[in-house]
Amino acid sequence: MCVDAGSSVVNEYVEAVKQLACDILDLLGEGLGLEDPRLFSKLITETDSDSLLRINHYPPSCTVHKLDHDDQCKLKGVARTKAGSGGNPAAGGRIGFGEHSDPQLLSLLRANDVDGLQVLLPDINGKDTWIQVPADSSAYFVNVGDLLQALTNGRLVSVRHRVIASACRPRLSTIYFAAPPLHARISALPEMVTADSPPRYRSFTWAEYKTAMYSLRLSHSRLELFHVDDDESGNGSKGK
Ligand SMILES: O=C(O)CCC(=O)C(=O)O
Ligand SMILES: [Fe+2]
Repeated sequence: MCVDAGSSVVNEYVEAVKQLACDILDLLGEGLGLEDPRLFSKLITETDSDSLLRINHYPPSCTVHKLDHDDQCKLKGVARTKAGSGGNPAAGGRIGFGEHSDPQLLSLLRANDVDGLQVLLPDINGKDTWIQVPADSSAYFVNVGDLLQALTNGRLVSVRHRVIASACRPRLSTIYFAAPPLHARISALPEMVTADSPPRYRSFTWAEYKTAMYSLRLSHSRLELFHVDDDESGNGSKGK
């Protein structure tokens, strides 16, 4: 569901979370040693910024599978165990939101105290593994988006994540996706490009990225469409 800023409560929340996103982006800009540390936050404070607020509701598995209470709790036990050790949805969990990376600059997620969010990270052997993000209703989960990965030439990475809705209780989450205006041009910042680290992605506008994104499945690594091949000078267009 997308909220079109109808109520003043939503408006107030959006203003506050936008300010938080700006503060985080400014700290990142500073940490990366950008000439203009406020460059990222300026992108989302423009009047025509394409930021949005999304509210996700994941009904409990019992509602979907019509299980009685005992079955729900058995299912919860299985799902929790499996999620903690790699997460196999087929073993009792149910995909609530499929694997993807967030396309915008930065996402700020707040959820109730029901588990479900998982991130894909390499284990000590380098094998990609789904890791459960413990639910904490008093904390924000901050996610780098594809655009920040492109602007930083891969220094910051947009992590793949998904939601397994397997609990007895519903999960509710609110995510603020901080995005630039549609016409904003995204290309690696000069500070992020060196002889050892040439531009990884060709330049694109946020509008172009969104068009490419909607033509692909959610799980597609969309930034790869704009990846510059090793033998390209920087103007190539892989997969287009
Ligand atoms: O609902 C969640 O916990 C995460 C949802 C998500 O990843 C998204 O809306 O992009
Ligand atoms: Fe997401």
